[in-house]
Amino acid sequence: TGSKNVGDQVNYEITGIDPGAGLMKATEKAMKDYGLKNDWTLKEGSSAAMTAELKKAYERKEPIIVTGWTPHWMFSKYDLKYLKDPKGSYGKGESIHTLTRKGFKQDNPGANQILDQFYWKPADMENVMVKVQDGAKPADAAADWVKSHKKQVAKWTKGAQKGNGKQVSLVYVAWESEIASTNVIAKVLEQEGYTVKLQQVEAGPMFAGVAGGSADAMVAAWLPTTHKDYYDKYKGKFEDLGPNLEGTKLGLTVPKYMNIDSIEDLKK
Ligand SMILES: C[SH](C)CC(=O)O
Repeated sequence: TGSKNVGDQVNYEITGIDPGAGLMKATEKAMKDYGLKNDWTLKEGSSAAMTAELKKAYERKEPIIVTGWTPHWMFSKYDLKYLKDPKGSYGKGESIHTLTRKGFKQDNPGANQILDQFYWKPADMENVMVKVQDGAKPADAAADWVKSHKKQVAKWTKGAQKGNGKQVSLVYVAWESEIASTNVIAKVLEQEGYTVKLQQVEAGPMFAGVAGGSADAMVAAWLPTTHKDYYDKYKGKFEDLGPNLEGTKLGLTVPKYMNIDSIEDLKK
């Protein structure tokens, strides 16, 4: 309904995800930068709740503004756009890094090498995410992807010693992107003979687990900006093996049927 302004159309609400996500911090910053704090609220919840609300609104062609990120299946399933961010509140494109606890390389060189060699593209991750969104169990979607990408997986396992049942514990947050990546690398480690324990936690405990050594690794560190606070807080207490995926993006995301194009358009 073009008559009402977009704020009235969505009750001045941005549908967010879990409060510990860096995306939520970046959105708080954007709301300050664009002078939205007095009128708008950022609704906390979870990634799954946000995508459920997006689905409901989209099917009804109703207005909705969500905190979005790439890679995500939502961009292949729905016709969405990022609102322009002329003030650069969301920073530039980033990478997702693999972090391990101190000493992991010495304790488990084979698994460390596989985690170090793990690298794939946004399209690969989205491929797994879409399968999960279409109803596949994450472990099954991961197994399918691994089975149909033998050459790529061989690069990850090249030169790494077999696991012989050795345990590897991975922590991750229930973001669709990290559910995909963590299950894929777990499947590859299992294929190489490692026993993998997956633990789903909130963002803070994920970093604390690796930094404290109660978890071996994560493939979910969005850097340099999104997880900067966590990274700085635990600096020196983990090993950063570098990116496992490059070319991510964060921002306010809306269905293309909405006639707004920039975060500036949210101002009253
Ligand atoms: C939601 S993105 C996958 C990560 C983050 O914002 O912390």
